[in-house]
Amino acid sequence: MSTRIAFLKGHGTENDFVIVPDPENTIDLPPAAVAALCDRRAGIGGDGLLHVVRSAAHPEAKDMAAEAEWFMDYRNGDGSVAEMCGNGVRVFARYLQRAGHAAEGDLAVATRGGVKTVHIAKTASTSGSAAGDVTVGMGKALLPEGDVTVSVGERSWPARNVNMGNPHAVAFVDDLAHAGDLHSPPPFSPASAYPDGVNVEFVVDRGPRHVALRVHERGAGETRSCGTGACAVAVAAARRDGADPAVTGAPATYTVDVPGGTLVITERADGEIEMTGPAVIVAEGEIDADWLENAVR
Ligand SMILES: N[C@@H](CCC[C@H](N)C(=O)O)C(=O)O
Repeated sequence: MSTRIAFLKGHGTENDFVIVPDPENTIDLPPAAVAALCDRRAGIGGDGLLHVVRSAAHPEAKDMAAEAEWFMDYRNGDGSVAEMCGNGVRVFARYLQRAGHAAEGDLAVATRGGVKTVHIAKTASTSGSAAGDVTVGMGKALLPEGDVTVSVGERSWPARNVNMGNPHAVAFVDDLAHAGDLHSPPPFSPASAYPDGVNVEFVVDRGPRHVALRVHERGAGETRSCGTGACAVAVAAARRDGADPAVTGAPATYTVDVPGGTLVITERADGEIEMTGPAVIVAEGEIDADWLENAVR
């Protein structure tokens, strides 16, 4: 009888994740194992993987243990490591609530992008799977200087470089269909703008302070949502619209439609950004450890 590894599956606006609880950090998850688990045909399937580890048990998070008990060791679906995942951290909080490690209200979560404060809204459900809202304080955006151009086929657009802990290029377009097939990374220039690759958001207007996006996620392809991407888009839109909170002194709230739902983003005058949206656990089960070992060979 082979060993079993517990997992759950969850999503936030259809950005979906394999969740592997591993409080003491004993499960080896090399990139090939993550890619096998996130494979939609031969594995469980997901845009990324949330490895749930106690901060004190992870070398990258030890220093945050006093502030946040749990560390989101986030991996992209191709097995690469990313600094931050906005939807991931909301789903991570939902998992902690379901597992009894957290209650409704505020919770600190350690990430590679620093400690984030998450707020789990009160819902009627006690199972932890209800699609209630989870809000995360995403910190401040950085806006590196310099022109960036993103291309798809014959078309190209100027893009805003926004860093939400991870890198984004935000391009305002006339039609989301112009983004074409976003499975492969859209070419950008100059190459020096994103030495470690980039997440690319294509954005159209839907109304006042209301936009819609499609995204190519680094390490995952086109996804149905990207939380850091939605924040980057709200920040870029506020600068474009003359609504930069640092200039106006008033918060800017944008509704961001993604293919998998809607996120609401508020940037305050001090630059702090909050994102709210649903976070859902849909299933739990067991991974066959022999299968995983073979998949990695
Ligand atoms: N889906 C995420 C972003 C995940 C990381 C990204 N693909 C990267 O490599 O930076 C989100 O919700 O923010």
